[in-house]
Amino acid sequence: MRKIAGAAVLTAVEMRAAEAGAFDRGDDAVAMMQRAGHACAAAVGRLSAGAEVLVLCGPGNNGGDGYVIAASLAAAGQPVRVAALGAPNTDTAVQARTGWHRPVEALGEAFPAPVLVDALFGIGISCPLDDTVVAALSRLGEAARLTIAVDLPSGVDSDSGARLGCPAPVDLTLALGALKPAHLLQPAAALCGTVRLLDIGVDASATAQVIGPPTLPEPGPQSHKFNRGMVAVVRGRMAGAAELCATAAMHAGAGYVALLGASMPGAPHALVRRRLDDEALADRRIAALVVGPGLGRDDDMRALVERALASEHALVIDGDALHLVTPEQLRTRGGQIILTPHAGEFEALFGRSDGSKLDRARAAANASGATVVFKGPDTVIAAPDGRTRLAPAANNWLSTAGSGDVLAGAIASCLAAGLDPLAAAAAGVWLHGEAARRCGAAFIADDLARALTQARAALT
Ligand SMILES: NC(=O)C1=CN([C@@H]2O[C@H](COP(=O)(O)OP(=O)(O)OC[C@H]3O[C@@H](n4cnc5c(N)ncnc54)[C@H](OP(=O)(O)O)[C@@H]3O)[C@@H](O)[C@H]2O)[C@@H](O)CC1
Ligand SMILES: [K+]
Repeated sequence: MRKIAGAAVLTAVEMRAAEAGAFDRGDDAVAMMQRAGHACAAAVGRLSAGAEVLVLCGPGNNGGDGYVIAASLAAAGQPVRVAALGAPNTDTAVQARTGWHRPVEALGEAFPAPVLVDALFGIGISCPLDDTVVAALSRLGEAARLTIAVDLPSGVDSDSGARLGCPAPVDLTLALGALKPAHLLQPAAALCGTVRLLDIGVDASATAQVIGPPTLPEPGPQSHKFNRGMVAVVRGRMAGAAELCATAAMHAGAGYVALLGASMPGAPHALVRRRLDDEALADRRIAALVVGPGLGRDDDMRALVERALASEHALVIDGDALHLVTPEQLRTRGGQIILTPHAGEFEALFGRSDGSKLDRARAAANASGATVVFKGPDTVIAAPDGRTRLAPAANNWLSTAGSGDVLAGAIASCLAAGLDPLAAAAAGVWLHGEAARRCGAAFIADDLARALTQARAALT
């Protein structure tokens, strides 16, 4: 059982292809299900500390895992019962059922136990849960003191994270072989509780990965303020947003940060205020230029965004500037561009769609040629070449004014340090999440920007 940082994230189709690859190399489905079930049983056995376990088994292979778990726990002397929703209907699950030699209760009549294992549905759920299943799951879940889902909480769509019916939240989800998008995308992610990954012998490489602690360049004897990475932030109509962004860039490790368009000195004193003119914009030392935080959306600001696009700098485009550009314009411009839209900004730039957040981020990166950080409680980062990173659950107190400005600054700092756009975006998201974790609760964006120093220090 391991933590999920850096783990591959596979869609249902990719997961089945990975399983098929293992079978082509001589593995077989029964052996794989035994490994999955025994790995789950070991975790359930440790966490239940001898308390009675009720395993709920569905008709497919998720249910097959459940029968293996129950048989394994029984063989270890643990009190365990099984309740099922119908008979198994795959060869592998039928085989697994033969290993369980005790009675099987009907799901609707099952008596609760202190530990509930949900092996009703995994990646194969194809339609919303029936109301009677929802009622049984919530009745048994509420009576248990520990609830554990096998692969996924039953009733979530593996690829999109959408609810299928009214699934119940669990305390722990044991992801089998690889993470699935639903472990990271809302609303499903919030139902998963803690997510841990179990190895089942599948080679789960993928273009999508969970963000983990980044590797960032450390200053050395040759370092000076400019080669550490210079960030410039364009100040717009609301000065505070650009100041927060610039402050965040400094605390995330940039060697030199300039606020373009500000003349009044003030704290932080390390922040350089410069006029916003052609000379300042053309400064070849700028390694990342941020435009958008607190910008405004009038014609003057549109012209300013066009001047930023006309520069040769690597760009982070955030906030209002996302309303003043088009995907075609970005694609034509080329160069390194990172976009950091929240849901509203994303829709303004790329339009509405019923697709999953993962698919929408990938399509947006493809359309714009930029790296897209589709931020929110389930941030997805997509590069134009298809590589994708998903953020693990972060501190919900991040839903505060200025949080996005801080994120743009953190990402710009990592971009200026020389990381490629995907790595810079992922590193910025990680630093932002780690700073929020360290802040605890009820923090404001100013605290968050300062806490980036401790988040950055945690990596050294
Ligand atoms: N290959 C392997 O050996 C390995 C597989 N592994 C495990 O297998 C899981 C995937 O198994 P799976 O593909 O059988 O799908 P699963 O999630 O059990 O559900 C499908 C069944 O549910 C039914 N059904 C669907 N929706 C329904 C609804 N709303 N209400 C009622 N019924 C509904 C559906 O019926 P159908 O749609 O076909 O009519 C079908 O019978 C995966 O998550 C992992 O746990 C791992 O152990 C690794 C090794
Ligand atoms: K399940």
